[in-house]
Amino acid sequence: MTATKGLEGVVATTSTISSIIDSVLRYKGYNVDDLAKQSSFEEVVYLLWHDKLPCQNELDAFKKELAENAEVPDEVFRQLKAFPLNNTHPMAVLRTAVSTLGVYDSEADDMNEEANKAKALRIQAKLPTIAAGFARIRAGKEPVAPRKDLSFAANFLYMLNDRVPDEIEVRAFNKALILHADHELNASTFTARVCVATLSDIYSGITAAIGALKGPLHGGANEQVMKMLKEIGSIDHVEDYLNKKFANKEKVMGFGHRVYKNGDPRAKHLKDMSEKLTKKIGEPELYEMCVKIEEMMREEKGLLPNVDFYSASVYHSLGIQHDLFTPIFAISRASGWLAHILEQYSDNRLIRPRAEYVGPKEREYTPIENR
Ligand SMILES: CC(=O)SCCNC(=O)CCNC(=O)[C@H](O)C(C)(C)COP(=O)(O)OP(=O)(O)OC[C@H]1O[C@@H](n2cnc3c(N)ncnc32)[C@H](O)[C@@H]1OP(=O)(O)O
Ligand SMILES: O=C([O-])CC(=O)C(=O)O
Repeated sequence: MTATKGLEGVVATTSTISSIIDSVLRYKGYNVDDLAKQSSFEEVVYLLWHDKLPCQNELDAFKKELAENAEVPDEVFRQLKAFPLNNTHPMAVLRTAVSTLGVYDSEADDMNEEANKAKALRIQAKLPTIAAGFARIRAGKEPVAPRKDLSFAANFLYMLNDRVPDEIEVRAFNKALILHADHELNASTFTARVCVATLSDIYSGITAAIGALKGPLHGGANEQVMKMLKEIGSIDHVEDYLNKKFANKEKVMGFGHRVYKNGDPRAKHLKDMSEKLTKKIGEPELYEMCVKIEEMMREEKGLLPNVDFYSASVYHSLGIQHDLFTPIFAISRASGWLAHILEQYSDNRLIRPRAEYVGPKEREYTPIENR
């Protein structure tokens, strides 16, 4: 038995949800480029969960169901209000709140397929309400109740800012949600599948996945990108900053990918949005800095931006606080996690690989008085 560090190249399951072949990302066979340009996030979630794009009636009914399930039990917000508000990361809050949702769901342990599908919808619907609600609570404000007449993307921005967003903001946010929705067997999705393959409940699976997404090598990178851009401060400082990083052999967040070696197909959409939105808010230099970083990373390291690099300046331009970037990723990726969890349940086998033992060989036990 020989271990492969980080399981690189190991094929751990079959799946019908998304594919990455020759650097083309497809959800259920549809190119993500087409979905990003033409569809809504709700359509994409429907696709991931139902194997087909919805017709208008199906989409209307699905949107209605999501909107009707967006409110969260009072107990959840009561718990959030009791957290240390100034130094709790919103990803920790989201992770804990999903676990709490499970406590208040009387069907949490019902493993019937229909019950699990209904829970998937409830979780997807409630995540934005929790993330936006926490952002308001820590600012000393009351959460804004979700509206039934707004799209999923618009509703999140509305609950966050207590203002109905404009069309440009909604379109950009909707596209970002689509681009992050699923990505084959990434670390957090794998985590979710490992968890539920023990036949644990769906809330445990999503709680575990949020924990895995939080790390800076995965979803947490988008917040770190913004931190880096703030630290650099101006385009004139990019060169010095990166040269120091290279000299210290430090990683630059938002670059590199385990699967894409010739570029992440989602990055071009986010780059385009970043250019437009940074101009809209009067901060074009932020985009110019990103382009300069991209050029240097390509020349010096041969590394290209991943989905987290340009999404940072996109979310910043939408007025979103920087530590909410990864929770937003979680809200979108939950659609993929839930699709994978349902797929895992449908043909389950415990996931239990082996470890290559490299510790000490056989040793004689020494009684404590002789050590
Ligand atoms: C949604 C997502 O999860 S996308 C990824 C988000 N994460 C980031 O942006 C964090 C920065 N990037 C990284 O850490 C990595 O590229 C990962 C985690 C995404 C992929 O990791 P792996 O496939 O394990 O590659 P690994 O970390 O082994 O890197 C291979 C080599 O490239 C270098 N490298 C990889 N990414 C970077 C980077 N962002 N900056 C500088 N060097 C890098 C490594 O230092 C390593 O060099 P070495 O062989 O000289 O030691
Ligand atoms: O697939 C991965 O390794 C990381 C990920 O989640 C993504 O790129 O969306």
